[in-house]
Amino acid sequence: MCKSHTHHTVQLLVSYTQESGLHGTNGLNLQTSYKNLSELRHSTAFCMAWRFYHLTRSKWTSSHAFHKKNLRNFQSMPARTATGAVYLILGALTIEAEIHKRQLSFLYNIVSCDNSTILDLVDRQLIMNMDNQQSFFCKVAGTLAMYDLPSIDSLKQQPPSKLKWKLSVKMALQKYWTKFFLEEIESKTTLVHLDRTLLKIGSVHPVWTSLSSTISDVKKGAVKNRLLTGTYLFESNKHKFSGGKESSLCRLCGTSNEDITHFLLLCPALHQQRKALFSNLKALVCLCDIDSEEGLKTLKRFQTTFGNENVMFVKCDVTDHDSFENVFKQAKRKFGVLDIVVNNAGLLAEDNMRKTMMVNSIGVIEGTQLATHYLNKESGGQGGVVVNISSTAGLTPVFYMPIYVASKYSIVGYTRSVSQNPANKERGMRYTCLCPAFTDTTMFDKKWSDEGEEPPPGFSEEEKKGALHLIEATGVNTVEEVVKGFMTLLEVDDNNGAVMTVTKKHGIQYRHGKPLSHKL
Ligand SMILES: NC(=O)c1ccc[n+]([C@@H]2O[C@H](COP(=O)([O-])OP(=O)(O)OC[C@H]3O[C@@H](n4cnc5c(N)ncnc54)[C@H](O)[C@@H]3O)[C@@H](O)[C@H]2O)c1
Ligand SMILES: CCCCC[C@H](O)/C=C/C=C\C/C=C\C/C=C\CCCC(=O)O
Repeated sequence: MCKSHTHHTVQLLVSYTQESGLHGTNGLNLQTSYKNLSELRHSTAFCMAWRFYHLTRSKWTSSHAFHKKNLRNFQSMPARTATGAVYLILGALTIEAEIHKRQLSFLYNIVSCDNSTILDLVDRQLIMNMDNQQSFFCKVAGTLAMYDLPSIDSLKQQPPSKLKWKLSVKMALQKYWTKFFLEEIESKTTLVHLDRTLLKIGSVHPVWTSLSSTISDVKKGAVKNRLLTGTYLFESNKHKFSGGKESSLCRLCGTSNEDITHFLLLCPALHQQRKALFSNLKALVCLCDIDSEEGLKTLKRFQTTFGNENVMFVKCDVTDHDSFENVFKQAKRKFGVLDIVVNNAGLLAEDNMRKTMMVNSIGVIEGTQLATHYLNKESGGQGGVVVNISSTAGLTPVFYMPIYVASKYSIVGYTRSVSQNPANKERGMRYTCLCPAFTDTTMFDKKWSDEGEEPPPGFSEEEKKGALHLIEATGVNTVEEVVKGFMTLLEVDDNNGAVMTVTKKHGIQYRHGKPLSHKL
């Protein structure tokens, strides 16, 4: 076959496959589409011819680009998808590897034949032509070395069976290219959610094999694939990139902006799918409180729902270092590893300035320091997140509860400062602060729901009226609304330093601009 013929076949191949688009929409499943590409008579002829030629860099580049484009088209991946993901998700070989495979098969056929004239010619080539970069034998010697395969000489002396040779070549190529692309994708931040253990050249990723070839399944696969490869465009991003022309509303539920948190955790339209997926996940929880009666009641409730072994309670006073550290020790002993700490203990006692500051401020600082010690990668932990519970009263003055306000302001400043420690990245730590407005909990109803009751300690009748007025004006969060904010803080892993408010009128909002960002 001459070079011009080869170029012609390449053109044919391009027109054959270029419009193939998303598999399934053209009646073919993914495997058939891919098989058609790699086994097309033209493709084979193309590789067969090119295994002899010395390819210039520009020919290599264009053949790579051409092959990658087809693989991308089959998987409906956008052009910005990382090369490693295009190959590994389909388990496909590069065009270079396809050519090497044919080179090595051709080499085997000549060195294992019993025609003495051919074998003599091989010997002559090995003596005369090994320095000639353009010679087939020089090139194939390089290919053997590249894949850690036996040299031409040892192959000649002890040729394995054809089957064994084919298998060795296949394994060597798969190993080499899997390692090559895994190294490449390691540096891509868009691919952090891609499970490396499922990526292997020669095997198709479950995102494709778990689907049927119906058009709707294939389209679902395309969305999953884009989520996996960080190339899915959420409506909120479309909104941003279009300068506000496109809506940011989720098309599935139509009620909230669509971003990754909404899609994975919150969208009501995906609740059923999420339930099925999350039912196997379990959280191990250690509750602690100074009030052991209430603590044990909560423990019982949690054990009934989540299983006896998954929950524990330790009585503790957060103002006492040893008592507080004991919680960390006990939880570590029972669960092995700690990854989330919520500093939630708090009280409203305007008549007791020292107690308020000890619990609301010092207790939270102590809890953050203990968390840093017990979770930190540098001291034997696996890293994690600290959520400190402040209040909207930690962001705005309230004249009738200045001590509570002082204690809650201190938490915001403290958390933001700790979050800026440059060592956090190495330690795998992030620190966040949740600031709910009035919320329907025992703290709230004990003191404020019954207008006939005495004002809470430290409040005059006048001040209580003022507070009730503010409560009426701003509204009262449900616990579920605050939990939604709390879960967002936990799940969004680049929100180190975030200060989030949850209010009845405005829902979840970040304060103080974009948090200092780093991923765990
Ligand atoms: N309810 C609201 O309107 C509201 C609004 C914003 C912020 N917050 C904050 O949310 C957090 C939780 O409050 P809540 O509303 O659930 O009230 P809550 O009274 O139900 O919970 C506070 C818990 O802290 C415990 N506690 C108090 N002192 C302690 C100590 N020394 N050691 C250990 N535990 C101690 C209490 O026993 C209680 O169980 C508090 O920090 C509070 O300031 C509450
Ligand atoms: C009432 C008993 C418990 C109160 C604890 C809580 O932490 C206290 C909060 C006190 C005041 C909140 C201060 C101001 C409210 C400001 C904004 C909230 C609503 C904003 C909005 O509606 O936009």
